[in-house]
Amino acid sequence: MTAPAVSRPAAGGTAPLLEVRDLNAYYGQSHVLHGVHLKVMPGEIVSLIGRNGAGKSTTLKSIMGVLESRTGSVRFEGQDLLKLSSNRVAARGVAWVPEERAILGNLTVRENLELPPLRPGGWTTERAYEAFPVLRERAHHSGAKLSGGEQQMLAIVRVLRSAPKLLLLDEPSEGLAPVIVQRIGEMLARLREEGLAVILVEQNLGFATKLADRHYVLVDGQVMDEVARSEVAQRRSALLRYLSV
Ligand SMILES: Nc1ncnc2c1ncn2[C@@H]1O[C@H](COP(=O)(O)OP(=O)(O)OP(=O)(O)O)[C@@H](O)[C@H]1O
Repeated sequence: MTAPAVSRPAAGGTAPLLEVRDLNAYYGQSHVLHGVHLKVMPGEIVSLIGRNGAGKSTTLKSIMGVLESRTGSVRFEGQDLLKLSSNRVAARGVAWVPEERAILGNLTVRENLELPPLRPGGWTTERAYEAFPVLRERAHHSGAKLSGGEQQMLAIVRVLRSAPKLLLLDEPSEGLAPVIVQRIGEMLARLREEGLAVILVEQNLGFATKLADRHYVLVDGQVMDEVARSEVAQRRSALLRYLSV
């Protein structure tokens, strides 16, 4: 089946915000994604789960355009992202928080927060401080001196300045204390209520299943399974098997 030129709502439904079809991605000669398909509806949190090396981060990089060697189709609000540079993808409303939490270690928390241009509807510094008061307390500390949890909070709220419609989060819970993971989860749930859609790459099944509306299981660069929130309880052992090494 060929992809339509512009995504249309299914009868009686809403059009996907993001629709990925037959996505293949390459690092040089190495073929890493093999026909990935997924979709994200507006205001939906979707998780990508799978073992190390399954291709989760590569899927986010391919959507964002930081990995350019790709074929297939990535449509965002009906527009093909594969032709756009990562800056243009960002300007259309996609924000990416990489696993390494791209904050600037030599700048203070406030400087980190104020560097990205504030777009209409984006998070002001004050709103960031209200969501995570610890960032106000650390306003004049350099990014490098923050704990892992504080860095993750900062990395997320600073991309919200651009008022994205879709947030790509790469393992936000990795290495963080449970209480911080919970705060981040609560913030993401609130953002969903405001209409933000999220693709959450996770190995922490507990965090992913608490938060996400649907789960895609990646195995060797392919989507092997899709599990809705309502199916998680009965399919938990299958999900755990997919993640076990
Ligand atoms: N820069 C790179 N150059 C070459 N191969 C890469 C590069 N980055 C990742 N890979 C390979 O691509 C495959 C998918 O990696 P990817 O990082 O997307 O996996 P992942 O599911 O996100 O797992 P992890 O949690 O370990 O990051 C792996 O085989 C990995 O070794």
